[in-house]
Amino acid sequence: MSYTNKNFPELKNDRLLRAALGKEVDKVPVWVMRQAGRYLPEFQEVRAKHDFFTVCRTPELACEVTLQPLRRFEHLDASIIFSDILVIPQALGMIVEMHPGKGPVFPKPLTSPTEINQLQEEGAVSRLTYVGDAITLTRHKIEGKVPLIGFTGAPFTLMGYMIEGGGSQTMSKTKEWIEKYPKDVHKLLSLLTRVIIDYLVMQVHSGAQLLQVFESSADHLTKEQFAELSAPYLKQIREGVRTKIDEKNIEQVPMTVFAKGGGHSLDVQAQLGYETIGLDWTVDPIEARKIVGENITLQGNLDPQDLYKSKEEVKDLTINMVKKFGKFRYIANLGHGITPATPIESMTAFTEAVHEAI
Ligand SMILES: Cc1c2[nH]c(c1CCC(=O)O)Cc1[nH]c(c(CCC(=O)O)c1C)Cc1[nH]c(c(CCC(=O)O)c1C)Cc1[nH]c(c(C)c1CCC(=O)O)C2
Repeated sequence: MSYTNKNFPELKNDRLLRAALGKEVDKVPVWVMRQAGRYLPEFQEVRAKHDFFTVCRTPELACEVTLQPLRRFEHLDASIIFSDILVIPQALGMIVEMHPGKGPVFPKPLTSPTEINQLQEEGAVSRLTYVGDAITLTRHKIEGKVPLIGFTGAPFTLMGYMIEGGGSQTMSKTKEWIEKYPKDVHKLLSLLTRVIIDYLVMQVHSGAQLLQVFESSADHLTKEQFAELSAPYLKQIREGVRTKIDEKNIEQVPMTVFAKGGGHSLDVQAQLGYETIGLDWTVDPIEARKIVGENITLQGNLDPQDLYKSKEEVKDLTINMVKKFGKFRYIANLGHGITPATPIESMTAFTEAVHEAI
């Protein structure tokens, strides 16, 4: 298989891209964060045979897992490339392991600001070529059925994992760095921003048709901290990607920012230049629309926990949500990733209800 052939099959379902760009749609587009994941037995089967990061690094496996939800759920309007936000710290030279039942673990997290100098920024994106290859292969195999989304973690979220050494309830070490070493924190956020921009441009060059930036740890930030530690870098990323895509003479793609727990800063998010803002389930759709105005698409935001309710309840809640958002500039999704014990029937009920709602 050649990863250089960018002559992709024609896109047949462009609802997602139309909604992201504020064009009219026949139905509300729907996809689900973590739609390729452990709630699917066919995903578990692949994972039983291969380590998590081996799946990420093997284009054929990443492609297979990306396509799995599309085979099962006929209503899905997008796919998202199978990978992880933590491939960036790996490309910078850090070790990241995925421990079953525990999540990501960094055996050697950053313990002092001097270690920032040991991160291997040079060549980092070239060590992520496998993600580009997975994207190119998937664009061919998907046969234009739906668009393919590329993604990255945002600088603050990645910095948190690199300092904490994994997921953290409190992010106390990161908060200590913010107080003790503010200059070094900004130096690290800037380094990550540069790598992220080139990484996203590489994804577009490889075939990604929309990009989502996950600021999953925004729930640890106050509005003031979001404005200082997250927003400026998110803005640099949006602007940097736009500029570099123009320089390369490739087609621009819409971008989504998803700041989980960032509902207090929707006004700030609306100024970052992203076409779409992802909302977690704590945000009221009508309030969000009032804050961001008419020129931005909203994405979200059913509580993933609602998928444990009966099929009828899932359907009612979904229809109710879609009606609140309306058909204009809206992409239906959950308010965070689907959880591993979610019944498959709920996913069917959710995606079906979105298309039937209005
Ligand atoms: C914070 C974060 C990570 N990874 C990601 C985020 C941002 C989104 C979010 O806030 O959830 C992003 C991510 N991770 C994964 C995707 C794949 C694409 C998709 O289907 O959405 C995406 C978009 C696969 C994955 N990434 C992970 C899994 C499950 C691990 C496994 O298969 O063993 C999958 C399918 C592991 C992972 N990776 C990460 C954590 C915290 C975990 C453990 C939590 C968990 O187990 O669900 C880091």
